[in-house]
Amino acid sequence: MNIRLVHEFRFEAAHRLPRVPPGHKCERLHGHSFRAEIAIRGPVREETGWVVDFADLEAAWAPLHAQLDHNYLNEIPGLENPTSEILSRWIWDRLSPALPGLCRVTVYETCEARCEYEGD
Ligand SMILES: Nc1nc2c(c(=O)[nH]1)N=C([C@H](O)[C@H](O)COP(=O)(O)OP(=O)(O)OP(=O)(O)O)CN2
Ligand SMILES: [Zn+2]
Repeated sequence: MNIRLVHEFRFEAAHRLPRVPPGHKCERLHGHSFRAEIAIRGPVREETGWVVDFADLEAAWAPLHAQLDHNYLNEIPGLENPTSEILSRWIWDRLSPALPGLCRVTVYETCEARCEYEGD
């Protein structure tokens, strides 16, 4: 039986988007309560009854939280232009070595808008 396991993480951060057209509101410094959903796909293990311990996802996320939370994203290497698209790939690149079966990273900047990255 294959299952998709999803864990949500939250962080508060400031950013600005330096490449938007002149006059765009997102050129100005502002902040979001970001949400990141991490999805893992894999078989449910006979011995444990789970795909992976949620605690393993939390452990993999912890160093990213330390980098992102209450920080200015534009100052983080790789996030000089911190759109949701670039942030989702940035998260993927850092989680995928530790999380076999990682199949989707979803970043919500707001309640209405999200970006889904599946690693291509
Ligand atoms: N494709 C993308 N478009 C936008 C991104 C992005 O990362 N990728 N980011 C932004 C801004 O960061 C902005 O803060 C979010 O904008 P918006 O969705 O307009 O959010 P608001 O809460 O300000 O929406 P209102 O409906 O205007 O209240 C913009 N676009
Ligand atoms: Zn924004």
